[in-house]
Amino acid sequence: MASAKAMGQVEQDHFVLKSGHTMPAVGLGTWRAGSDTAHSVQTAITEAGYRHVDTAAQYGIEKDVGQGLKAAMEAGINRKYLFVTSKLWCTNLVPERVPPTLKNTLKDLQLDYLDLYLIHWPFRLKDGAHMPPEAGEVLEFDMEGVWREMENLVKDGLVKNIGVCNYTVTKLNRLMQSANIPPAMEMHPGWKNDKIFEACKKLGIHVTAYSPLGSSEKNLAHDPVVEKIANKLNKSPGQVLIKWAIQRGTSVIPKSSKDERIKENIQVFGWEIPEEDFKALCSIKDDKRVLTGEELFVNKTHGPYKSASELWDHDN
Ligand SMILES: NC(=O)C1=CN([C@@H]2O[C@H](COP(=O)(O)OP(=O)(O)OC[C@H]3O[C@@H](n4cnc5c(N)ncnc54)[C@H](OP(=O)(O)O)[C@@H]3O)[C@@H](O)[C@H]2O)C=CC1
Ligand SMILES: O=C[C@H](O)[C@@H](O)[C@@H](O)[C@H](O)C(=O)O
Repeated sequence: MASAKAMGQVEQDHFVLKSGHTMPAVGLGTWRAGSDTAHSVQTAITEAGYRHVDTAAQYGIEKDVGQGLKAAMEAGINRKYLFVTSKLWCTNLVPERVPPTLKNTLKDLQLDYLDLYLIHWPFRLKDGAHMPPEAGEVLEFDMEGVWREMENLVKDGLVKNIGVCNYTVTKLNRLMQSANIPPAMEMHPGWKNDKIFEACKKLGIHVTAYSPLGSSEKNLAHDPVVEKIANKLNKSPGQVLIKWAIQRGTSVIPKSSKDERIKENIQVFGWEIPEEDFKALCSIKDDKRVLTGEELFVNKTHGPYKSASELWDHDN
């Protein structure tokens, strides 16, 4: 009998979700992963030991992610050791669209279930809307109706866990009236989201930190505080940022299209960031990542906003 490690398990932290399922601490992000996506997914799993992959229908690469997953499983990695997340895009935040949209995602990913399915942003958009949307492209969002359909996906065995991204405390409290949820939330030293993080901790909700390196627009790996701590610990700045997220109690989904970075980014176990350095990272100035530039972001009920992140903040 091959060892657990040989059969696909790797030594890394796991977080326990409210459902009792476990989520590997580090996942491979795939937003803007481009033409290398299938290779990156396969390499991450078969050569670097990743068992968690984060993607979304809106990234336009679920078929590529599916090819990478298929190749990894053909190489002997058992599906039960993989944790795959995808997301329901804003144009499909309509109850009757949830089942067919998820089925399309499963077809493109070549999977018969997802480990986690997330509402990508808490606002519904017209078909073909821009991001950030223009005036009149934001529609009413039947949050409870969509959530009921998401819960039916769990009952039908198509999804093991459901959650939300980019929710504010106000929206989270509204949704908590009718469900238990594990949200993914932007979390990096450059935008710590302390308010929503504390709210999730109180509610026992697991948080996944996305854009842990500050995303490509504001890559924190070059921040002087991060670089100083990395030099002191003899680790890369990327590893320090990823470790910070894990030590804070979140899972984390760094993206890279470079094999050596994919391998580097999961080498974050077996060491700790000392408390004084952890605190120094927590003190890095919050500087929100503005989504797709400062175009006017108009929401017909509250707008205008300068960006999606400002709408996100509106009713925090
Ligand atoms: N739920 C949501 O709304 C959101 C979810 N996400 C998810 O989170 C994932 C990660 O966030 P993302 O915004 O992609 O950005 P990250 O914070 O993961 O940063 C990715 C950028 O950092 C570079 N990079 C990767 N590794 C290193 C390293 N070790 N040192 C220095 N630079 C590095 C990458 O370049 P290169 O590729 O050249 O290595 C890329 O430019 C996404 O891919 C997506 O899956 C992201 C945003 C929103
Ligand atoms: O998941 C990543 C992000 O949420 C991304 O999907 C949105 O931010 C949108 O595509 C955008 O470009 O602003």
